[in-house]
Amino acid sequence: MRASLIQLAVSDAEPAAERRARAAAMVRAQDGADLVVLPELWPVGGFAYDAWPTGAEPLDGPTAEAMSAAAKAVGCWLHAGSIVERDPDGPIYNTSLLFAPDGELVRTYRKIHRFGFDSGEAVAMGAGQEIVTADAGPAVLGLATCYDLRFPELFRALLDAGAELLVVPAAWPARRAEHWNLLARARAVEEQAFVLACNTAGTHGGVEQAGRSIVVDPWGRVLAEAGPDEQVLTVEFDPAEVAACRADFPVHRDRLLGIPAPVQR
Ligand SMILES: O=C(O)CCC(=O)C(=O)O
Repeated sequence: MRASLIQLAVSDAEPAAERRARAAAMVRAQDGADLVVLPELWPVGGFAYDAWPTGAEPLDGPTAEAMSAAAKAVGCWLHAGSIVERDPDGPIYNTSLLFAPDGELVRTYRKIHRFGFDSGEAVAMGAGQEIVTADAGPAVLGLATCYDLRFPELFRALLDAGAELLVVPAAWPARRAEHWNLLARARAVEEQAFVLACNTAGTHGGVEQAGRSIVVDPWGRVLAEAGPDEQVLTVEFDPAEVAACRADFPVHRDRLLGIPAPVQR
């Protein structure tokens, strides 16, 4: 399986329509890829809060339209990162879009853990409520977004739902780049799954992005890692290694599903 992670540079200076056209061209250039991944909130900027109200779009808006056509042109699965989703009946959401090779939008995932504590996404957006997986041919994908990476219980739920490739688009700041790398490897080891974590490059909303997109195998080995700037990270791997790793080192068999209550002292 060949995957390309498009570590797009996202700046406030570039209009969303131009970035959309640029991203679509980059996806279309990934001839031969089985899976292409874009980062979180790349049309507007994950920290460009002021751009969210005007940049919000429906699930059949301009980003979905451009990404559907690009997936179909390449004939690949496309995790198109996330958009600010405008739900006519509710709040805005940080919503990831997954397209099948025929261009059909087959899954959406609304980010469950909103980042910002008492500001930004945590107050401006609604929280997703659903665990999302997708059978994408050679592997089952599990969807998570950026800050979700800090919550192992979500990844354990994705494991229980059958996930083998954990796909994590992000807008992760440079300031916490070490956490990004460590957590991506930790989630791969814990779930004995591939982790494909695609970050943004550049600076938007005054926040410098880490880049350093990363692909980790089920043994925790880093298969590929990007630098801080815009680049496409391409990697080939065999999804069957997930089952092989789980059979060879069957840690999940020893899970204590009824964790004992803490002892009162
Ligand atoms: O958890 C972090 O350090 C960064 C999270 C983040 O930037 C996000 O979820 O948008």
